[in-house]
Amino acid sequence: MSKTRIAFIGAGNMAASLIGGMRAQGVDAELIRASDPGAETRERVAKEHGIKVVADNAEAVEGADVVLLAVKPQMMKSVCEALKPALKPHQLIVSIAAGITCASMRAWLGEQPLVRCMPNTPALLRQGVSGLYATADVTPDQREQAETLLSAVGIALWVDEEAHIDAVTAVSGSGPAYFFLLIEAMTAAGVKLGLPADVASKLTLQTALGAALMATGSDVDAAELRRRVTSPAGTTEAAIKSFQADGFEAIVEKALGAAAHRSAELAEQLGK
Ligand SMILES: NC(=O)C1=CN([C@@H]2O[C@H](COP(=O)(O)OP(=O)(O)OC[C@H]3O[C@@H](n4cnc5c(N)ncnc54)[C@H](O)[C@@H]3O)[C@@H](O)[C@H]2O)C=CC1
Ligand SMILES: O=C(O)[C@@H]1CCC=N1
Repeated sequence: MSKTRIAFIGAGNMAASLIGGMRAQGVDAELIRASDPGAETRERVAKEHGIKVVADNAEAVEGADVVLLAVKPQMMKSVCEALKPALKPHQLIVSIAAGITCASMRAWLGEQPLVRCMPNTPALLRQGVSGLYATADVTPDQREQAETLLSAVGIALWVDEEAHIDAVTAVSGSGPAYFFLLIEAMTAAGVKLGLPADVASKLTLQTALGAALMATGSDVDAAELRRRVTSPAGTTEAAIKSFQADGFEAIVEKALGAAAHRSAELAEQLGK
């Protein structure tokens, strides 16, 4: 990885967080290049990370070992088709675009080795998690390059089937929003119980942080941690019983199913 040359196509939020993560890990600025049509974006990312950012995508990929596509899914077809003549067969393409399948990218780019990823927005704080899928022609070295790249902003996990990227999208890609929804709802409920809004908000946020740190740092699972909070006939038990009587697990299962279904549906629509 230390000598891998990487070109980012699109230098927006996700690309900038990946570039920042790589630079923080000591990757040489000379090894990273990016392209973006926005003059302000080019200037900002170049200044912040000390890398070269150009306007021309073909110029960015020249001499790169890995080309990371970080444009919006709706832009992928036109960007890929325009990039195709500039690519060399050995260049690994890594896509973070939601809902764009390897088959679609193959149709637009030709027979390049591909890694399709689904990161999430905590990548901005280097606390992300990504699911990665590789096509069969990706070499072990290229798998390592992709994994190292995504690991710069969090944890990277491989899946063996491309369809599992829809499940990854449902769990972790969209997942931060579910926790934000719970934070919103708990804060609102605290206010209904009489707390000032800022107090309800701080209590909720610190509880979310504390629970996440306990769950990630513990050698017992979430069910056991929950049991330890839940005194028999106590307050937590009253709340958990209420959640479960209203079908909490079924609500979560149905919501994640809707996200996975939408991910597959988007792939169908955007792949045309
Ligand atoms: N936001 C999220 O939660 C997640 C986003 N993603 C994916 O990451 C990708 C990037 O998303 P963001 O960084 O949030 O978007 P963004 O809008 O911040 O960045 C996209 C960048 O692409 C540039 N661009 C537009 N046309 C271009 C072209 N023809 N050539 C080169 N660059 C071009 C834009 O100027 C912009 O700076 C998307 O495909 C999205 O699906 C993946 C996982 C999670
Ligand atoms: O909501 C979406 O479609 C994208 C994919 C994962 C997070 N945001």
